[in-house]
Amino acid sequence: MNDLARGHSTATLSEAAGFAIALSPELRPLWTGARLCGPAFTVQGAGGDNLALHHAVLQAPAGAVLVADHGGAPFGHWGEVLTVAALHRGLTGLLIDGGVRDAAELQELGFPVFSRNNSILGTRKDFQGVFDGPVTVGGVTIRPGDLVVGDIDGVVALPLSGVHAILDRADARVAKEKELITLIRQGHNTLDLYGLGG
Ligand SMILES: O=C([O-])CC(=O)C(=O)O
Ligand SMILES: [Mg+2]
Repeated sequence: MNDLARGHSTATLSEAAGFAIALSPELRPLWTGARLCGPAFTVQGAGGDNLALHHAVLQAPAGAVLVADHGGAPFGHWGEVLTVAALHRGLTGLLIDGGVRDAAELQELGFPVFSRNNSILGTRKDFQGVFDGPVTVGGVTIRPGDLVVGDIDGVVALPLSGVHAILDRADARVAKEKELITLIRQGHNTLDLYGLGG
């Protein structure tokens, strides 16, 4: 699998970063098993209006994850139609501070979407949107090209300049935890292993 985050979990990446890269835990996968991983194409939209997303699908490069700020608004800014359009353009997922709909269809299509809420309500189509600038999603500022990763635990955004160092530390962390788990299975306890004993 060509996973730009080397398959690491969001929890491992968050620990490996050593600084705050975790979005609010209120940003959740729309369907169980979704994994988001790709460079951000940023979208400043408006709450309750999804014209920006219709444009973004056409402007974003193949491979990109759309990262959209819609002010957290509980509307169905995205659904099956936009998902089919996004798949046709080779986009790899959506992260949106706002609502989406058609969860069952998106799961069937295998398109990963992480959102603040799941809402049936339809949207206006008036605001064209602003692209390729910093956006705030789940309380974190995300810039174009940042590596966005989402899984069952939540979402992290790795600043582009720090990606390699974070992934190398994540590799080391996973190797260390594998060793610890082997020792625990042999009967060692976590207080001793972590040096937490009195
Ligand atoms: O109203 C929209 O454009 C969003 C939507 O329902 C879809 O993508 O299926
Ligand atoms: Mg629809």
